[in-house]
Amino acid sequence: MSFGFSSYILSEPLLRTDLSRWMKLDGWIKTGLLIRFRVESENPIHSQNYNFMAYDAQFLSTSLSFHSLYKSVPQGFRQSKGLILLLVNSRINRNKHTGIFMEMQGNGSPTTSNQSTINIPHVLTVAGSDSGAGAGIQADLKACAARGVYCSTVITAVTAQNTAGVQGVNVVPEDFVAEQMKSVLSDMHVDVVKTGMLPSIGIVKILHQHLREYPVRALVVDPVMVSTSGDVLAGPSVLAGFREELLPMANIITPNLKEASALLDGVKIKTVSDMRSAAKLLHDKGARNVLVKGGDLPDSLDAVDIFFDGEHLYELRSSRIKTRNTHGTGCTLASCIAAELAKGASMLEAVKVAKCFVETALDYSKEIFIGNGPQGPFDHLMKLKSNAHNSGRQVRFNPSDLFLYAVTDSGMNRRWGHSISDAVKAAVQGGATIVQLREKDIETRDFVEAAKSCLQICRAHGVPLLINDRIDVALACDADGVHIGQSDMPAHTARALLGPEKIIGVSCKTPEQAEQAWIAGADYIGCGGVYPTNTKANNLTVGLDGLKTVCLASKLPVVAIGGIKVSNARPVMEIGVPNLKGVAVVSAIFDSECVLTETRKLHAVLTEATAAVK
Ligand SMILES: Cc1ncc(COP(=O)(O)OP(=O)(O)O)c(N)n1
Ligand SMILES: Cc1ncsc1CCOP(=O)(O)O
Repeated sequence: MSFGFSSYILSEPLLRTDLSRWMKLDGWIKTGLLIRFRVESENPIHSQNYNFMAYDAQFLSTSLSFHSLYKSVPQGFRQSKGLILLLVNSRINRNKHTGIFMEMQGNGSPTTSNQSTINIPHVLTVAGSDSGAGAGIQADLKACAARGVYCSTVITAVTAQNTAGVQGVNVVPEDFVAEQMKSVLSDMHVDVVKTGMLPSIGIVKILHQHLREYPVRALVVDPVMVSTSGDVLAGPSVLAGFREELLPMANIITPNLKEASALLDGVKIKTVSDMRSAAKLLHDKGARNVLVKGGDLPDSLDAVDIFFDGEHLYELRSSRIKTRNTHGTGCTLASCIAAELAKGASMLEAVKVAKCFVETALDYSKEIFIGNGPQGPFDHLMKLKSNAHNSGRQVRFNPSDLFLYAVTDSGMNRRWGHSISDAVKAAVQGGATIVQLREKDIETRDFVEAAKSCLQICRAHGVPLLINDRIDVALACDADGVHIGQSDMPAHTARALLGPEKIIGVSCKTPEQAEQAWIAGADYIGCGGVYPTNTKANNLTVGLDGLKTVCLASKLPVVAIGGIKVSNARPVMEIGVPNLKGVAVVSAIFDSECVLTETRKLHAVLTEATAAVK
């Protein structure tokens, strides 16, 4: 889908404009029109995706006026800056859309071009560099990348820093900070500016001037003064700069308890009730929204933050993650708020998403160990563990793992009174070389839990664990990969979501499907049913010949599936095509009281058959 965004001034003449003046409808656009309408105000809280309208073909064949759309926008916003996105369905293919790029000309009439452009949400961070990359500019870049937002940088200071603390600070000369700011702001469309370490009053003033010259939608101020290791990063003169120059411009300020206290002339903040008062006092000093972070609050089981928007006080609680890896949480939270605002979220939404993101990343990163000091960094992109060489899973897919592929079935496990993890354990002990959780009637939460415990079992045996169909579950439990069918998520999308390291298997019954799976980046294909099966309803049987045809055409290793058991596995292995690497079975091992014994028996047959073929 391609589409175009453009800013323009919302005005009645524009909205009255006949659509056919904007774009060439050319006969082929007949099935409908979707209009997504975004109203923006200086205060992002009032910005919202205002309307999503669908018009059908009759409208388009005559003239379409936007009068009704205009009427539905509240009076106060009719002169606001707006964005419009047009999605026009193709008559030929309902799923295909085209976009129109529009801009207002001086005379008030919009022009269009066929060129599709997408405005990328953009945060500029003005902060210090952390050589250990846990906090500062580096954390901001990672947080924005994780939230899908572009991030440009103005570096105010270079710190020599690691997990033990700050060893040195080199402040960037003020005129060079100004030069960086000008370079970015004069060239790029920045939605939101986020500030971190501002080491001198001069830099605060430079920022202030540039924001007046190049206004942005929102300013997020993280008033960094003392690092988490206790090192001072901004002196008392900067404090005055924060109070006088930045607070009145800030759409949100995110102090921790120490910073809130410093901004309020040393007032004591020791309880949630003190935090509430501090939030109100900081609001009185000019910040439009205040988030007082209670991470350092003594004796609290939860992480409690107080958010005040000038009207309502919100107590935002999340679970306190016990971890050494908290370096950079403040920078990350503020950047994540900035990123969400840049995407168009309201302030409260942005704060909630940011808190949730930090909590999830901290939880994910509990076991990572980088540096030897007391406070380590965490993994914003939540990818490091899956790439770690010591994670227990082999670095890349090994086709010989397909030798005895155990595919679970909840119905069979229920019938025999086996839990998923007990069944998987028995299969792995019996010689299964790869496991797939194929759980069709399980609640997502239970699926994730079961997958996590199966993963421990499989990792302990060096056996990969794949998830059938559910990319989300595979991601949630960091499984080794997925197996998907022809009507599931396309393999190339699964690859984009899972990254290059995960294993992806695709079910294929024809050479064409095998070719497509290879193009899409799959690692192996599952081909069947080789024999008739009761496990999968309405499954076409391709037979040994069909299997051979697909194997010969496939550039990927193949595993055979469907009705395979001890009594008929041998002819499958004997079709004599080198890329047939093994068999995948459900009932042969799981529809039995003793999964371990059945798996052992099948393993022995496969081993014999392979030896005979060689
Ligand atoms: C190894 C292997 N091969 C094929 C399949 C079938 O997958 P799919 O086509 O997605 O059908 P369902 O399993 O979802 O019914 C498989 N699961 N494993
Ligand atoms: C999931 C699947 N896909 C093709 S056949 C099949 C079922 C295999 O089960 P069984 O090994 O019990 O025949």
